[in-house]
Formats: sequence, C-alpha cells, structure tokens
Amino acid sequence: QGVTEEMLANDQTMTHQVVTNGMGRHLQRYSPLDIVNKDNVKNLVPAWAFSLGGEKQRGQETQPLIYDGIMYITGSYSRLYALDVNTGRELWQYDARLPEGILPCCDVINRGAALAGDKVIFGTLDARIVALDAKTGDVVWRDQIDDYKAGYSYTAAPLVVGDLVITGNSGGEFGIVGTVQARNVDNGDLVWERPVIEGHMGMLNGEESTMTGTLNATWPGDMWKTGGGATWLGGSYDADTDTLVFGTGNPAPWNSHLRNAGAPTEGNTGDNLYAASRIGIDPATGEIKWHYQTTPREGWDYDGVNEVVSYTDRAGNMRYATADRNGFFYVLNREDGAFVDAYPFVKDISWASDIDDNGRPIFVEENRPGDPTASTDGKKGDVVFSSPGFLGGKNWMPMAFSQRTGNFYVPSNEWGMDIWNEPITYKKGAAYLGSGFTIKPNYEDHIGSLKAIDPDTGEWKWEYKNEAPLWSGVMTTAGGLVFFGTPEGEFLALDDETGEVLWSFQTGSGIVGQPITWDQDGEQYVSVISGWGGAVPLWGGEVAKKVSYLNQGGLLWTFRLPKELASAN
Ligand SMILES: O=C(O)c1cc(C(=O)O)c2c(n1)C(=O)C(=O)c1cc(C(=O)O)[nH]c1-2
Repeated sequence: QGVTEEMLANDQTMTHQVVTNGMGRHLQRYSPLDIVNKDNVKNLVPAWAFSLGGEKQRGQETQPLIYDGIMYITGSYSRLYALDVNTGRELWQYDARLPEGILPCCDVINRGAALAGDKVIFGTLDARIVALDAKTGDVVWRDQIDDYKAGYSYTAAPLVVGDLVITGNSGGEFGIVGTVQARNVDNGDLVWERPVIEGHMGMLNGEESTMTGTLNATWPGDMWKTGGGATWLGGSYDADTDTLVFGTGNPAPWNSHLRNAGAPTEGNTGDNLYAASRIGIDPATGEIKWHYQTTPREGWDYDGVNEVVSYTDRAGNMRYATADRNGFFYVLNREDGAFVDAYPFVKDISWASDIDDNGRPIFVEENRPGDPTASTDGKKGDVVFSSPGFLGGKNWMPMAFSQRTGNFYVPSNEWGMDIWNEPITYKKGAAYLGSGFTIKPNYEDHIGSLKAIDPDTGEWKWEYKNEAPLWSGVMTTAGGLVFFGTPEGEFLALDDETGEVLWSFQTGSGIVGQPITWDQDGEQYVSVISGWGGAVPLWGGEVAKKVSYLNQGGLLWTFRLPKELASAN
C-alpha cells in the first residue's frame, strides 16, 4: 500500500516520517517535535553522513523524504538515492544519465522527490518525469514533460494529490511557456495540462480545453507565444479550499519594452498575464480559479514562483503568505487568492515605492531599465540601479512559519543590480533575455539576512545577518528552534524569539538544501544536505567572485540528540 493520501494529508503531525515537501501540505516547515529544545540543542551530534560521491558534486538543494525506514534524496545531475535511515548506507541509486545539450538556467540542481503509494517520483533536467519502485529503484513509468532542446528543464519536487502527480516546468530564460501538468500516478498518463500564459490552449483528458484568459489583452502582438512564466518551483495543495497553488516566473524576454510593459498602450495593459503571479488551479480540471499578480509590467526578472504557505493568522483568518523575489511579503485570502496586505521584507526596495490597497505596485518609473530603441545606437537602453537585484529579495529557498510564535522566518538577501535592456529576438533553444546586469551587495558586511516577521503587522522581530547570500531552506520546531544553513557551510539552530545562535555545525561545503526533522524510538533527528551551488556562483557577478573560495560538495548530514543528553546540561 505504501504512502497513502491520508499520510500526505497528515504529514505535519505524523512526526516519525516525512512524506511531503514542505513538511506538510501547508508548506509551513514547522515540526510539532520538542524533544530537541532551546536548552538541549547544544548536545545535538552527528549520527551519520552520506556522500553523493563522484565528480558530480554541485548545488545540492534537495529536501529529504523518509518513509518505512528509507530516506530518499535527490542529487545534482538528476540522481536519486535511497538510504537506510538508521545507518545512512545506500540501498540503491538511480542516475537519469542526462543527454548532451540540456539547458538548465541555474545549475544542475534538483529540489526533491515525491512519494505516492509504493512509488518515488522525481523530475530530471532533460524535462522528464520518472516513477520508480520505492523499494527497488526499478523504473515503473517514465514520461516527457517537454522538449529539452527548446530550453525546457525540470528542477522542482513533484506534487502528489489523490491519484494525480502534478508538475510545473523550467525554462523561462529560453522563452518557453509555463505549464502545469497532471498525470495519473499509477501509469503516468497525462490527465490535464494548463498553460499559464494568456492565449495558450489547455488540455483535459486528451481534448483541447478552454483558453487561459483573453487573447492579447495584456500582451502585444504574438509575444505571448514565447511568453515565459515558467512554473519552475512546483506548487502546493491547499486541501481546505481544494486548490493547487502555483507560482509563475518572469515573462519572457526580460526586456519589458518588447512586451508593452515598459509603456502600456490603450487597450493593452502590458501586465503580461499570468506571468509573475500566483495562481489557484482546480485539481480536477486544471482550470484557473483565481490569480494574483505580484509584479505586473515585470521588468527586473522578478519571477513570481516563490512558495505560498498556508496558515491561520492571530485573528483566526485562513491566509496565504508568500515572500516574493520583488522584495514584498504578501498576505492573501485563502478563499479566493485576494490581496490582503503587503510589507517589505528587505531594506532597500527601489523599483516600487509601495503596494497600493488593491495589491498593485506603485512603480518608480525611473528605476525601470530603459528602452534600447530610444538610445542613440539602438543597442543599449539606459542603465539603472534596481533593488532587489534579479536573484531577488528572496529566491526559491523556502521560508518557515512557526505555530509556536505565529511568525515567519524568511531567508532574504540584501542586494541590488545595475540592469539595462538590449534588442533580442526569439530563437529556439537560445537565451531570450534582452538584458544585461551586474548584481551588487547593498551592504559591506552582509548580503544574507534571516528575518523573523510578524505576518499581521509586517514587523521584523529580529534579523540574523550573514556575509554570503542565504540560499538554504528554513525549518522551525515546537522546541523553539529555527534551523537553516549558510553558504559558508554552517548548519545553525537559532532561538525563535531572539535570533540568538544556540548551536552550529560546519558541514564542509555550502548549504543550499532544505532541513527536515523526525523522531524514532523517542529520539529526535535532524537532516540537511550540504553542497554549494545553485544560481549564485553562476549568475552572482561581483558576488560570485566574493564567494568563489567556497568548495563544492555533496554530503547528507543526519544529527541526533541521544536520549542520555536530552536533559543533560
Ligand atoms: O525561469 C525559469 O525557468 C527559472 C528556473 C530556475 C530553476 O529551475 O532552477 C531558476 C530560475 N528561473 C531563476 O530565475 C533563478 O533565480 C533560479 C535560482 C535557482 C537555484 O536553484 O539556485 N534556480 C532558478
């Protein structure tokens, strides 16, 4: 029988296993375990470590899953490993053996697998989805999400809801079209496909389905055909409203003047729906139920993919929270995705002065990169400094919510960029940006900034500064702890009320993975993968130079609090 729908639904409270990404479908990354607490966390010790081995040590972003004595992790270059959770020994591994010519934009990473019944399912950089027998690693079924030669790839953890496995796609830098696909989890048959760019037709049970919105209302000419909006971080399922929630990436190309977004015209807003948005989807049909666009008229690569966490606020309202690339932390209504409030979560936002009462940004027009056609040679538009930089006030690394404090713990970065636009035309499989950029730190002593944020008021309760940009997931526990890692290799536990460092461990490489915790035989365990990589070393420019001393790696660390040390001082 294996992993059931009931287990997926109750993952947050079934603390002896971890069967969902996000440690529960609400994506709170909050564990009710308090065996490890503020007093005894200093006694946490390594239980075992596992090396992913070989030369393929890069960007390890996985969140481990645990079921029936087995830990499942994915590794760089589309590999999946099953480990004995007691010893860390490898049981089996699957290597997707990627073809030449894959086009991932932002390193050869993977963020994790999904469990369903007796299968473990993951997506690969050549835009395939593979279902394996969870006990043996044998392939049960395999399917193609899209054409890797056109720039499609896949990096997210798939999502399982009932008898469907649901995936997004990557490739926004190549003018692909963002879609969400639902397959039958038993055999991989496509049930529906939902493009998220206006104008494209969807599919339902093999038939063409309704169009996503009104053709051309927000895009000029036929720019929508290669309009981007990659759904590259995957999504989540809100069972309380029976809604799939997916974020969509930047519209393509980056040069906003080619999409009417620079200067909207009569009858064409240049908002470029549904890029840079969050969308609610009906899991039965793939129809869009609601959308909220975080960055209309996008022009800075502010993908709208960041995770949407479901929670209940202090007044008892059902809310979503999401911390966007654009530097604003948004609160939405879970019933209909409607805008409730927005606050800055980084210090120096310069592209917009605020978000108005309708949830629309108040643009600072002079901080939009200029139109190259207005320049003397037509080749380079005006250079502007915008903050945050294109890698975002926060990128993909997930924040956590604490049911104990009611606060969010947001891994953010304080940086800006010089950015300019250039002419570009679409060519299959070629980068489709029409922009150039240089990321710049906003402060001498830190870029990374973990903030405890009260979602009701937007107040920052405390801030932990880190020299390098933060790129790891965050986890909170009922023991009053906030776990996360740094590119410098430290795995840290902070006090959730003060931000004080209570424990740290040097893992040997930069941490860009996502921690989990579970319990077994009355003891609490914590795991995280270490292995520097992802977008920062590739695209960070000046910042990449600053962190070029950091070593690659690939080690899964598991820590434990031995019973005899739980009460010791
Ligand atoms: O538009 C896209 O399709 C797309 C995909 C990905 C990805 O799949 O990793 C990233 C981005 N964009 C992106 O903009 C970005 O900053 C980024 C960072 C990372 C990473 O893993 O460190 N991936 C991606």
